Amino acid sequence: MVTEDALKNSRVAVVDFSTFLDGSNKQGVADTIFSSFKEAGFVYILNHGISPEQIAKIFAASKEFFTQPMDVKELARHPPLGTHHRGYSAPGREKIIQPNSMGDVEAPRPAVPDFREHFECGSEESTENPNIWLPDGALPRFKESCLEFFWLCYDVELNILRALAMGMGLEEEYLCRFHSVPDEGNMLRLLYYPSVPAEALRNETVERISAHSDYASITLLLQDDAGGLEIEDPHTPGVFRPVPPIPNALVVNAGDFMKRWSNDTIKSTMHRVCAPPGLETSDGMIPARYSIPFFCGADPNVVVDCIPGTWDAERPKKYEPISAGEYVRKRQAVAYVDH
Ligand SMILES: O=C(O)CCC(=O)C(=O)O
Ligand SMILES: [Fe+2]
Repeated sequence: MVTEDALKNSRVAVVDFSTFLDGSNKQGVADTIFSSFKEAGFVYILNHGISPEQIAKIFAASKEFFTQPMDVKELARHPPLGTHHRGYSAPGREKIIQPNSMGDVEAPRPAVPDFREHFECGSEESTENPNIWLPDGALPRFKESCLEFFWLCYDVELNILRALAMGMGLEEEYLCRFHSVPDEGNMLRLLYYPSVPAEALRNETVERISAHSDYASITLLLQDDAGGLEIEDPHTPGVFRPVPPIPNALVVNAGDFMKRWSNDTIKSTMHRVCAPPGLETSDGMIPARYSIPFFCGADPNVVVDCIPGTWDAERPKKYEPISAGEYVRKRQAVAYVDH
């Protein structure tokens, strides 16, 4: 349920993207996206170009996949190392690890497992991260649905990057030029959080996804109507506010690479999924949740320096040039727990 208060509290703007796409209010949309990224690191995008039918289709494919028996899903098992990030992961295999501002991991791995299953895939042309599918014959339409949705998301990504560039006072294609290799930079993730006892979430014996920031440029997220996504209040560290589901909307957030690239002008906000209040059923369970993030990374081998307009004599560059590949590989390598 979306309440006005929840939206106001999260300070996440809601943008009707159709007026960017039809050209009637391009600069207005661009300015709102950029200011929401500066303020909250998140923005809701309505009418982004992916139809409700296409959204229903990918959620149906995701449900069909996750309801398969474990031994079937394990036929597309994720490799032991996080650096080849494709295929199916059973509950507890991945634990999000939050590094410090320099990208280094200091804290020991937290003991609480994330109770979720996920499946990652990308372009069939990727050489660094080849896809891992179920064997031919098992769920024959699954691969096709994932790939079709991957490319729909890439189109939306480019349009949002155009708007963001305009909001930042850059030439419209500026950011797109650094996101021209979706074969390597992008990843589609299907996420399933099984129904879980509310008590287990409350006393933290399990988590759904612990607080983290994403690490690439931007993430486009579809969530079902279960709720539970929360983001950290930019003005009150440690306080998390709901980002409630809006039917068919994309929740778009900036990642750590974008924060760094924009010399900290754009926020990469901590977020998590926990037990949404009021959702506990009479048997003490929190219902299942499905969500679908699409992670958008910059071209891995291009070294980037702080974006023009985000630094000057008063706001010197805080970061050395870096390539997205180098940055993301470092983050992925530490996120995986092999069992
Ligand atoms: O399930 C969600 O809504 C959040 C997923 C997420 O934050 C992630 O996969 O990075
Ligand atoms: Fe995330």
